[in-house]
Amino acid sequence: MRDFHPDEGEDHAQAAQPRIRLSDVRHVYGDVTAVGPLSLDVPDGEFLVLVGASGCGKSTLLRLIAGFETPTHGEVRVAGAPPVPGSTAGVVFQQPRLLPWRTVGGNVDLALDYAGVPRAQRPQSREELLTRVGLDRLADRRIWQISGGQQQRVAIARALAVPTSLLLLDEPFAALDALTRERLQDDLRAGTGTSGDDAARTTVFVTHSADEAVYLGTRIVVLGRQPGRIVLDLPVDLPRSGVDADDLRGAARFAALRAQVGHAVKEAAAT
Ligand SMILES: Nc1ncnc2c1ncn2[C@@H]1O[C@H](COP(=O)(O)OP(=O)(O)OP(=O)(O)O)[C@@H](O)[C@H]1O
Repeated sequence: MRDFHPDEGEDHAQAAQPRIRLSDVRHVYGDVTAVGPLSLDVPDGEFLVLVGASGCGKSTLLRLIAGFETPTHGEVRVAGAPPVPGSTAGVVFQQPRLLPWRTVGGNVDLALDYAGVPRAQRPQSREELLTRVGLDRLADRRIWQISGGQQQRVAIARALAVPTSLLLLDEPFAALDALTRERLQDDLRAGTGTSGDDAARTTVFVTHSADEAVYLGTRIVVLGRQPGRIVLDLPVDLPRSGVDADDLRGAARFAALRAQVGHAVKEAAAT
């Protein structure tokens, strides 16, 4: 079995203006400081994975980047501007937030409508999105007639409908069985951080799993215990294309990175 070494990794050059800039951000709920103070730049095209123990502020950070929350202190900028909820980023939550009485296609249509895609263009956009997540044959099914994994794919299609190159995913695969999770991870990895239309897509992905973080990320940030602060900022020097998934997961370098992330999470949780 071949292994992978740091010098085989892609060169993720820093763009002049980062897609996301967090400057001295702190967020407080009542008397709970959930995040920060924390500063972080995320360049275009990066697949950033946020890892950390429960309650360390990962979801809050994602909500700040999406514009669903305004920081108590400091500044959040996406492409140089304050984030606008609903249009700055496509967002996928832990539980898919779909309309169960609508069809799969109808749920995607709603996102396209919200994203301002003209009515005449929607059928084609809907088909393209559903084909991307492998659900084109289920467009007419109601949400309650499809599996949890398929529902999560609809949520991803909806997020991809937002005409932005920023995708925020909050533990999207946590509730899925291992097989479905691996399939969706493969889809996501293949569609980001590589080449073609998605080359510039920036992704922020929240997970508890060190394994998932190493498999998906081009960079991993481990957050310490509340209030969330960065305890490890790790570039992932694994190849993004042309490699068999099993070979990648079985590589010594993969295991070393996974151990490093797992150790940082445990240590942060214990202090
Ligand atoms: N709306 C809220 N009101 C008050 N406190 C909140 C609110 N949302 C989150 N918190 C608190 O802020 C802290 C960070 O929460 P957050 O959900 O961001 O953490 P997390 O790392 O995403 O957790 P998990 O991994 O369990 O999903 C926690 O102490 C949480 O209880």
